[in-house]
Amino acid sequence: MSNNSNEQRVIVVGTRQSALALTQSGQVIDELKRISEQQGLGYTFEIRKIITKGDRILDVTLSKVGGKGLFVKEIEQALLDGEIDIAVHSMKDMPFELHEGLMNGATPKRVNPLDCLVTRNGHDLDSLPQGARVGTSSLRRSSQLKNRRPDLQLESIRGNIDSRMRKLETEGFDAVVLAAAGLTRMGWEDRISALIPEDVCIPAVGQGALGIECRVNDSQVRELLALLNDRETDITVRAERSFLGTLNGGCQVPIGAHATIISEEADGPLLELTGMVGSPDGETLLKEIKRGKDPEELGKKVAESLIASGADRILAEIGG
Ligand SMILES: NCc1[nH]cc(CCC(=O)O)c1CC(=O)O
Repeated sequence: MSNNSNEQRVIVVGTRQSALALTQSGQVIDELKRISEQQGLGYTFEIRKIITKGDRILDVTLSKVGGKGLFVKEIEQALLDGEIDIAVHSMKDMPFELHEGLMNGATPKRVNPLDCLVTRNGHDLDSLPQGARVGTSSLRRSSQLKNRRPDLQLESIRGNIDSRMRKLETEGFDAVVLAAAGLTRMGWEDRISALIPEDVCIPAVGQGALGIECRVNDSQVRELLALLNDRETDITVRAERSFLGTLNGGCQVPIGAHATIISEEADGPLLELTGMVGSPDGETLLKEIKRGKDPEELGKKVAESLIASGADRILAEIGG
């Protein structure tokens, strides 16, 4: 698992085998190599692909086979077994509670958190034709898009980003909704027809950010990862995740949140958090914006305020 001498240590990075997961892991390895050289640590890195149960049953609705936990369980087991030392996750797919003995070792700098439209004819949300067919399987996205454009036909679409973009052509969608971050990381920004502004669609908790899981007792890796942590991303994502945790929201509920640092004060940064809970039909969108210093407390306060306005009833109806 770890060698006595830094010079010899090979750090093994486990990844799922989707194009996005491989790209993200490769980009994190490049950064870690740069840091390791800069600091004279002499680590080398190796990538190991792990095929999870979630990847093997892509044809079944995720909620029917046990949700996103499926993707994570086997990766966490490989970490616990010492088969891999690091696992790179999209923050929005990272479970709320990690396995005992594991931790998030770093939250690197977030890229664009917004959702975007990939369309066949270069439309934005307002210029899409009446009744256009839009592919997304996220209740958060469909709820907010229906609220803005009740005429749109929102249809379920699954698969990796590459296959969703292919379905734009092969299944006759007018548009598909994707996270801008995934396309940016893949180098496919030119496929983005339009970003969906935050006043229309609040992103998923942690969207655009990564989390890097490691073992609590692996101090070498923890020290290395700490150098990749971005304080602003870390603190804003913590507020968003506290919001989600207070609402007890899984991945299949229309919940969104986005926090930013609005000013640096003598006693630390001041955060602003927007939280959203919507009904699946898009008729009700509850939103709340609050400011605060403590990220966990702020997330909890925004969630409690939405619960007081009826978010708990919406979530109970969905049956989360
Ligand atoms: N749900 C799948 C998923 N998980 C992470 C990303 C990429 C965006 C990110 O890192 O936040 C995507 C694709 C998407 O939502 O379009």
